[in-house]
Amino acid sequence: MENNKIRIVVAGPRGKMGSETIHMISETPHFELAAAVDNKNDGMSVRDLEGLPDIDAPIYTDIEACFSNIKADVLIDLTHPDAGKAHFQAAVDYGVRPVIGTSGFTNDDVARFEQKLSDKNLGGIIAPNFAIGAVLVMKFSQMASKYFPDVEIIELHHDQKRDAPSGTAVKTAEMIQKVRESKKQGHPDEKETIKGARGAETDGMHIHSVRLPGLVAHQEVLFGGEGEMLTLRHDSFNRKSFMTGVRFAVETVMSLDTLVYGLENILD
Ligand SMILES: NC(=O)C1=CN([C@@H]2O[C@H](COP(=O)(O)OP(=O)(O)OC[C@H]3O[C@@H](n4cnc5c(N)ncnc54)[C@H](OP(=O)(O)O)[C@@H]3O)[C@@H](O)[C@H]2O)C=CC1
Ligand SMILES: O=C(O)C1=N[C@H](C(=O)O)C[C@H](O)C1
Repeated sequence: MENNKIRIVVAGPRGKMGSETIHMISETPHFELAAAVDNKNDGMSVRDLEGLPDIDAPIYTDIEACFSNIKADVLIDLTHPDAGKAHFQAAVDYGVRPVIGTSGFTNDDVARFEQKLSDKNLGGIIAPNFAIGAVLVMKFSQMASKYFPDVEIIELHHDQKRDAPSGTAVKTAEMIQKVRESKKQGHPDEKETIKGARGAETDGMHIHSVRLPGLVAHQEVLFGGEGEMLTLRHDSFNRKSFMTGVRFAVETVMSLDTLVYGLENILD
């Protein structure tokens, strides 16, 4: 940390989340954009990219070259899972704390990330969702599932999303699974006449993924009981909704020495 500013590298600067994050960094006095990692535009400056603030930070296509030349405290990755994995590894190699918002990792990936950080005593955060309301819905869902073990998750996103189900839906199901007895839901003899009609299934819970233009990021968790239904819903109407959580993750990762998977583990 130079001048008490947290020096940040953003991977995915042209993306919907990456560009919003760079705006957030430019508006946060104790943050500084050290560089960006893009899959094109090597040698250009962030200020040359359309729609980004006037910050003279270099762009690298090779993350190793970035970390060899630039002093950084934190990497924020908002790309795709394959790139995210490579970026995570490079960050750990160079002692840079990763804050990963990218979704689409498997449980094995997360376990490997955890091991790598622990080997280096380095802090890192993987946040399936940075929106505080979405994190609360996950926590409330975990609470509700003790009383309503029959759950279906519906996640709705913009049609440019590549992974399904969403990282948030997967994490929601995992949190519910921790407190609820395994349960195969629906009729034991139910049969799909069109494949996929009942959505994805994890531990007996069903997850349905909707993709439509106009949407941003939304999730409903439906709990059914005798004669009643409880619905928990969260809507992100824009990408600013994630920025409080991104800022909080960057601040918090500076004092961690292990992996935190999910902001619910560090929010008061
Ligand atoms: N945790 C959270 O709260 C949130 C997480 N997300 C997740 O964040 C990720 C990004 O989402 P979003 O911004 O909507 O997606 P976008 O597709 O808008 O942005 C991804 C960007 O990453 C770039 N990219 C791809 N490969 C590389 C690479 N190797 N190095 C550098 N940049 C690369 C893409 O470039 P190109 O277009 O040329 O391929 C693109 O500009 C997704 O995994 C999404 O699920 C999204 C919202 C919130
Ligand atoms: O791709 C997105 O947009 C989002 N991805 C994350 C996910 O997969 O859960 C977080 C949020 O839902 C937006």
